[in-house]
Amino acid sequence: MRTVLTIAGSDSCGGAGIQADLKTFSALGAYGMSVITAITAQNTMGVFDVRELDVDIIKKQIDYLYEDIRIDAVKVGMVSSIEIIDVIGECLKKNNAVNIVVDPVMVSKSGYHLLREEAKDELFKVLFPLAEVVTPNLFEAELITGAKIENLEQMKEAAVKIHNLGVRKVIVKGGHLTGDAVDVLYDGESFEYLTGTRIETKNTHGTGCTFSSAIAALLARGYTFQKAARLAKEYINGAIEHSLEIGHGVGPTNHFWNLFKKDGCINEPSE
Ligand SMILES: Nc1ncnc2c1ncn2[C@@H]1O[C@H](COP(=O)(O)OP(=O)(O)O)[C@@H](O)[C@H]1O
Ligand SMILES: Cc1ncc(COP(=O)(O)OP(=O)(O)O)c(N)n1
Repeated sequence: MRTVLTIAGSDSCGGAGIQADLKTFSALGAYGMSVITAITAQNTMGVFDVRELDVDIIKKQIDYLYEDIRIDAVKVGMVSSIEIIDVIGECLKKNNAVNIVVDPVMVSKSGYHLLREEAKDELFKVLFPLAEVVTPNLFEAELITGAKIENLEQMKEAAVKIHNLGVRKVIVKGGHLTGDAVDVLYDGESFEYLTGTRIETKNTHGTGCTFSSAIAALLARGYTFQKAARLAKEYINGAIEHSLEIGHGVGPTNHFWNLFKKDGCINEPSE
């Protein structure tokens, strides 16, 4: 069985963060493990409070997993502070972690800051160079590059700038543009558009977490990067199309709408 680790924050309503990641791993036939960085008090209407975990327990969670288990891919989500970023960086390097997907979670859809302002540069400096891919949404790509993004051309320019920070591959997600939901993938040589029809729904809680953890699960299962990205895009599309009307706000993506069987392999656990 291929294994995937998520290092991220807990979302009490289960739509984003660690909970979304673990559901995605299961639905894609990989064995999921988690290292919790912070606990959020959150529901479909917003994030209301956060407690960061202390770095010592974060370090122990990571190190004891690597001491015992082969880990085929890692997804990194909410990392909150400079100290947490540094300890994650140290542990991933020390343990020779592979297939690292960094989702640079900064602000929730409801506007709550999940990354401290002063920790932004540390995230770029410490975790970006370790990543196989970084997956910013439009707002995050704007914060990273300092440039406004309003169309595909500007998404491509942002992808190049982010690649130039020392990132191997970049996917700038277009979920927050109007029109079709097109993401721009750049690997340092060429661009690829990951295309999806925009689904008219308010229930998009956890889309970014679901997408990045799908890429990690598929990398763990041995897909090439390009194939993993394309299949992850199909997966998130289905998960949004069948998203759930739970709660009074922005409902979550649905991982079990129809066990995803693309290529006849997904959801059949790998050897
Ligand atoms: N309404 C939608 N219809 C189809 N795809 C969407 C929609 N909203 C987001 N996506 C896709 O979901 C993935 C996550 O993107 P996005 O929502 O922008 O991330 P985040 O949750 O980090 O803001 C991307 O592949 C994006 O294109
Ligand atoms: C604990 C936690 N981590 C990440 C997020 C952000 O999730 P994301 O999928 O990027 O988008 P929204 O859920 O904010 O729509 C979160 N909310 N909580």
